[in-house]
Amino acid sequence: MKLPFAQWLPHQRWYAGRHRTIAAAEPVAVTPLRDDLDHVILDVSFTDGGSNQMYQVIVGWNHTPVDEFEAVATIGADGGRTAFDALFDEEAAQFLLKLVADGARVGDLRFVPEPDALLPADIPARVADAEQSNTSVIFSRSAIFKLYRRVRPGINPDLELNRVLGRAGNPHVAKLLGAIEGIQDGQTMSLGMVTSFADNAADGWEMAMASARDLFAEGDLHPDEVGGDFASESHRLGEAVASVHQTLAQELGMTAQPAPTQAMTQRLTAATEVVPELAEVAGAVRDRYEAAAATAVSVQRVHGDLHLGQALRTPENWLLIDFEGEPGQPMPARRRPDSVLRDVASVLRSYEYAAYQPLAGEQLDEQLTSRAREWIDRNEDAFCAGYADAAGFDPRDQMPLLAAYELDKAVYEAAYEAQHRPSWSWIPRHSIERLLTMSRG
Ligand SMILES: Nc1ncnc2c1ncn2[C@@H]1O[C@H](COP(=O)(O)OP(=O)(O)O)[C@@H](O)[C@H]1O
Ligand SMILES: O=P(O)(O)O[C@H]1O[C@H](CO)[C@@H](O[C@H]2O[C@H](CO)[C@@H](O)[C@H](O)[C@H]2O)[C@H](O)[C@H]1O
Repeated sequence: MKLPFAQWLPHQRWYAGRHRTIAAAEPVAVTPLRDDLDHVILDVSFTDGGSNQMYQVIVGWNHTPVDEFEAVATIGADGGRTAFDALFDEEAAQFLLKLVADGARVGDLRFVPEPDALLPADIPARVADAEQSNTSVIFSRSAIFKLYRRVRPGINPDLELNRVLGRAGNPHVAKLLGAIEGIQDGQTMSLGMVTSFADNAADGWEMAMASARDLFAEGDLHPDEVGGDFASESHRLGEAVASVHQTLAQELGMTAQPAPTQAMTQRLTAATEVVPELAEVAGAVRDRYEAAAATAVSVQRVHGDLHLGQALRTPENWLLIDFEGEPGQPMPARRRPDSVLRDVASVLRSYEYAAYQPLAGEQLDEQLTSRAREWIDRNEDAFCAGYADAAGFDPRDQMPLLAAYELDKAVYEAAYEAQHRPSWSWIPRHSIERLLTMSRG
C-alpha cells in the first residue's frame, strides 16, 4: 500500500503530532476486511528522532464519501484506485457495525459484541461533526461507534471502564454494546467501542456556560436569583460521579497508598519547561503538595480527566463519557488507581473554566469577577453536597489533599493551554494564584 499518509495526517483534527515533522508514515499492519476495505495501523516516525506514534485508519477504496467530507476523507491514490477514510462512508460504517454484531474475527482483529447487546443493523450512519481526539460515527440516534485514532498496545481505560460499568448496570454511563480489539506486539490493543447513543442529551459544559452567561447578563443579580441557575444540576452531577466511583471500587477494588506528591512535583517540573512563568510559583505549589504528603490515600480506578464536557445530561440523568484519561499520558499511567479526589478536583476546575471563559477579552471588573466567584462557589458546593449524599463523605473534608489535586490539575492545564489554546492560558494561571492564596489562609 503506497498512500500519502504523511501528507494527509496533519489535516486530521485527531492527529497529535502536528508540532513535529513527519519522517515517514508507514502501514505496519494491513488487515483486509473486504476487497474494498482495509484496516490499517500506521507507524509514524519523526525527524526529531523522538518516539514514534501509531494511528488507526480504515481505508476504503473507491468509496466516495458524501461531498462535504470529500476533502478531509480523501487520502490519495494508489495505482488506479483512490483511498478514502472509510468512516465517512455510510455503507462501510454499517459493515463495521455488522462485524461487531457478528462477533467476527479477521486476522488479528476481534469484533466483540457485549453479551445480550442489540446492535442496530442497516440504519443511517454519519460521522459526528464534533472536533474530537477520536472519530465517532452516529447510527441514527441509537448507537455511537468511536474508533480510537492514536492507538497504543494495551487496554484503553475508556473501553475497559465502560465495559465494567455497563456490565455492573451503573446508570451513569452509556451502555457498552461492543468493541474492536487487536493484537500488537503480543498484547491486546483497544481499537474502538460502540455504545448506546444518548438522544436529546446536552453537554455539561454547554449547560454550565449558558448558566454563567445568564448570570453575566444580569450583572446585579446573584446566581441563585438568575433564571439559568445550575446548582441543582451540579448536585445531581455530584451524585452521578459518586455512583460511578462506588461501582468502580466495588468491581475493581480499592487500596491505600501514600499521597502522589512525587508525581505531582514531577508534573510541575515538566509543566514549568512549557510555561516558564510557573517557576515564580513553583516553590509555593510544592509547599501545598508537601502539606498533603502525610495523608494516606484510598485509591481505586477513576475517570482520570473528568470535566463538564465529559458529562452528558439526558432527559433522565447524567452520563459520564470518555474514560480515556488525560491525552498524552502513557496507557499504564492512565490505568493507575488514584484517589476519587482526582476526579472531584477536575470537576471543580471545570466550574472555574465555565465561569471565567465567558469573561475572556473583557476587563476583569470587580463586579463580574465576584459574580463569577459566587457562581463557582455555589456550583462547587452543590456538586460536593451531591457527591456527599451519594458517597457518604464530603470531598471537602479532605482539604489539604483536595487542594493539592486542584493545583495539580491547574498546573496540567497551564501546560495544556499553552500548547493548545494559548488565549485561554490566563484561566489556569489565575486559578493557581487563587488556590495558593486560599491554602495559605
Ligand atoms: N453515548 C453518547 N451519546 C450521545 N453523544 C455522545 C455519546 N458519547 C459521546 N457523545 C458525543 O460525542 C462527543 C465525543 O465523545 P468523546 O467520548 O468525548 O470522544 P473523543 O474521545 O473523541 O473526545 C461528545 O462530546 C458527545 O457530544
Ligand atoms: O476532552 P479531552 O479528554 O481531550 O481533555 C483535554 O481537553 C479539555 C478541553 O476540551 C481540557 O479541559 C480543560 O478545558 C475545559 C473547557 O474546554 C474545562 O472544562 C476543563 O476543566 C479544563 O481542564 C482537559 O484538561 C484536557 O485533558
